Amino acid sequence: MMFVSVKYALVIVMTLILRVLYNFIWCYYLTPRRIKKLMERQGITGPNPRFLTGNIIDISKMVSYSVSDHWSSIHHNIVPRLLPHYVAWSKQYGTYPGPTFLDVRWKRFIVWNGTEPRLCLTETEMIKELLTKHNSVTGKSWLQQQGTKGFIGRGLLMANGEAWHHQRHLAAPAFTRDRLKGYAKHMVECTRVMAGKLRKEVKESGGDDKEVEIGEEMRRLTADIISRTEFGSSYDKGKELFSLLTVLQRLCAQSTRHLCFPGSRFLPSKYNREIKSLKTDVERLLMEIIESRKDNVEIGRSISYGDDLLGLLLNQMDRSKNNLNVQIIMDECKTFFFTGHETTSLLLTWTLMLLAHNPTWQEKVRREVRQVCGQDGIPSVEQLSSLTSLNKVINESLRLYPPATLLPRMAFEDIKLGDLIIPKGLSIWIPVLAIHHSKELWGEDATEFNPERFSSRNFASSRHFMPFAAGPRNCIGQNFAMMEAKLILAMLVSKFSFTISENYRHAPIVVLTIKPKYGVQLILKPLDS
Ligand code: HEM
Repeated sequence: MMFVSVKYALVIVMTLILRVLYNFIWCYYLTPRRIKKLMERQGITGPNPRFLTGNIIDISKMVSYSVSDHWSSIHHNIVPRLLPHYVAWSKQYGTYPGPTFLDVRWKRFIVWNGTEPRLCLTETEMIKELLTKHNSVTGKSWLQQQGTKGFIGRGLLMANGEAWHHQRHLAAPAFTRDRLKGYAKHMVECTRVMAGKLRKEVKESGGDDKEVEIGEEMRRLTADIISRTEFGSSYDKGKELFSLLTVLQRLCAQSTRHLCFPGSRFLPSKYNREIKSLKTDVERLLMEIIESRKDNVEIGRSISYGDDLLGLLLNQMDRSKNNLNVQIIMDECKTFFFTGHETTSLLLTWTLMLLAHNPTWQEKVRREVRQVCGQDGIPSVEQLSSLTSLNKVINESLRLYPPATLLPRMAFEDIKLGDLIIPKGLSIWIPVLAIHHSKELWGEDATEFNPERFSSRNFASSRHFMPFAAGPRNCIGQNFAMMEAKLILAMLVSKFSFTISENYRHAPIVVLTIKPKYGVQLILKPLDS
């Protein structure tokens, strides 16, 4: 009897081991191999992947070499510096001649992020089709979700399918025109405080101008704004949360290196332990905020959960008669911090650098702001659409330095895209930065600062310009970000003049987003002192 049950136990254990082994081989060998063969048959190849790490090591070596130093002058030809692998491999593998002599397939090649194959695609007509027509059968890959799991979890940015649809529907009311108007007062107030502080610092320095690292100032300002708009009534706790989230975000940016080996997320490594401990602290703080709002409603002290972003999400959840899924709300709060804070701060930092480097445009924008908004330079929401030069400058900044350099989409079904069959399981990577700098699309001056190119309305909305992605899954906070950027820049440009400090070293790098490696040092001079 005893012998029989041991035998059964052994059979069960063996079956389980075989099953795990089969899944492992299926996921990490058979599926990628099948995709590779299918793409090769369509004429698309790429650099040879290494076992388990794919091309990650090659990419990281090329990038570390190209960004190892700063440039001696300011220019914007940043693709060879930030995407050297794209430049090399699109030349080497991307110009496969199509079925006819004239039909040349440009810049398509496959790279391997560990065991995940990724098709690099730059043809904007096909990209548009992918992001609009195929939105429901594409989404974020498992590897991407794992990389950000400890940080933003199942929030909107990483959700797929029905869950994404539901969450997008819940979050949309937080970004209506009326809501945005409500956030504008926080944006103006925070900028006024920051401008006052900068003015005081210049005065205390004893001179009539002062060097400021504007990147740090913009980071603080946008963190302040998102804290107020997201957690308005719990602002102090919001601030504490942000410092923890910043560290968590930095750690998650290194996930490709730490999680490319199968099963590495289960290991008790220092990396995994740090993420777990920070995540626990962040969620404890968020939980305290949420619980206190729920208590206030339950005991009748408030009639709603509040009119900041968190309050709106809680109200929406309540109204949709869904069980209040607190984990989703927490993931959404973290998502809004991640997506809404750093991107905007970088947009502001690069735009101020560009304005400081191009005094003619700086003066043009200043004149326009004073003409439209008066001497104090504080625009009303209604006046923002009249700031056309400022709008062109912001667009040109988003074109040259798009905070999100890559757009990833994985196919969950086989898709017919243009002349290609995209097999289920293949990720498509859209190199936004390379598209924004393409001379074929933008002309010979593609790498130069020329806001006038956005004079024609069609150009601004052209399919070659995608800083906020496109289609139903575009950036939900696009209008929030543009309003914030215009308000802040209009206020700063009318209160200070900016020049580039001799200490500034032009060295863009990519750590999830495009950042200035050594910050942006500007000389600030208050204008009416
Ligand atoms: C200059 C500023 C910004 C830029 C350049 C930007 C860019 C983008 C891009 C490219 C995406 C698509 C990402 C992808 O699908 O992989 C995206 C998505 C998203 N953005 Fe933004 N964003 C900015 C500001 C904001 C702000 C201020 C918020 C919120 C307050 C926000 C919230 C989101 C969210 C929640 C998503 C996910 C949408 C979805 O998947 O349905 N973003 N953003």
